[in-house]
Amino acid sequence: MSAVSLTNIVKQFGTFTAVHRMSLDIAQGSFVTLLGPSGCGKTTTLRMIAGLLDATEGEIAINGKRMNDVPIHKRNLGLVFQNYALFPHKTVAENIAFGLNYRNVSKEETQRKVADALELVQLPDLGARYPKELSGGQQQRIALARAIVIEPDVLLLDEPLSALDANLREDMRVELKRIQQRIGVTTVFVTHDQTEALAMSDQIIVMSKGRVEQVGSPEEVYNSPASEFVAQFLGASNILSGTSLGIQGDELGLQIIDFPRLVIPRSRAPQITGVGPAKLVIRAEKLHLVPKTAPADDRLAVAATVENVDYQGQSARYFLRVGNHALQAINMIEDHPFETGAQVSLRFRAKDCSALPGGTSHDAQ
Ligand SMILES: Nc1ncnc2c1ncn2[C@@H]1O[C@H](COP(=O)(O)OP(=O)(O)OP(=O)(O)O)[C@@H](O)[C@H]1O
Repeated sequence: MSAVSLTNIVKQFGTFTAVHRMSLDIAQGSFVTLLGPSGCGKTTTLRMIAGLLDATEGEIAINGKRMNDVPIHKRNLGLVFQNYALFPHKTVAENIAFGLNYRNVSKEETQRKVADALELVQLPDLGARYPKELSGGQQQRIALARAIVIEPDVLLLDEPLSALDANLREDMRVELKRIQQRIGVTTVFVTHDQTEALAMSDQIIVMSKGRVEQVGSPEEVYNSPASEFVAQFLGASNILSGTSLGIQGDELGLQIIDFPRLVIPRSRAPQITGVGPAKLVIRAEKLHLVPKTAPADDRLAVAATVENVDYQGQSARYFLRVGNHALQAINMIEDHPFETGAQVSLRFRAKDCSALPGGTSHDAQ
């Protein structure tokens, strides 16, 4: 049975549709991320699961039970939002105990559970402090302790790390994942940060304009994007128009003008069924620049001109031209970066390419 199941969920605000017929099954114990740009409907979806917003249409079930008409406090959920919202006049221990006080838990049991929760978030000695005496990261850990102490069926997290500075955010990412794995709670996490989503999730639900674009593991959405939107949103991708030459066994032939003929794994182009217009997708970090005179190796090669270079510390983003195609490559700078105007050989592997059915050209000309 799914921990959370959404069936044909629609959310309208007046005439505006924020979520369009969304269906989704979230497995027990998994860490699932709703990922997408601002305004795509992530928070609205999470708030419908929480019971903070009513769905206009469709069904929401938790552990197989219909929840549409069940109020938030009867859904047994743990919630953590961006702004920790701890009660300022209660101590840390009282904050964590808050949800237990409504559940007929004895005083001794409450004390024990609060101590366990503080241990779990690695702040065992802070029970007597007040929220204002804690750092942002500590406050967010306490908010997490408060959410999990009630042993929720589902933990709902809305951008819980985004108010933290970059270093702390990375530490908290690891910490949050550790805690989730330790207690095995089904978790739905909302973020617009693709790195966060890729690092933490078992499954990523990529959303755009109130619709699901793709559901898959981090590896699937990153390596085999189901749409141009997903390819672009999850890191810089080159998308080149060309032609599918058809499928043979486990392989798909692709012809892109000015490129050698490509044969890519069929699994990287699940939506292509035969001969016709197609688009090649390859990530900027999978294109490697070598000097024009470098000997051939086991990679594919195409001649390119460097049109511009954007230095980014240890790496550089190269703006390249191959015939009519404008491409981007992100490479580590070893000794000598390539300069604007350089003629280079671009090396890449067919296994790093994926393909989408294609109509119009999206090359940045
Ligand atoms: N109460 C509301 N009334 C009207 N429109 C709303 C309301 N809440 C959200 N919306 C609209 O619904 C759309 C989805 O909003 P939502 O907050 O779910 O986006 P999001 O993906 O979580 O974005 P963000 O990352 O910026 O929080 C947006 O266009 C937003 O303006």
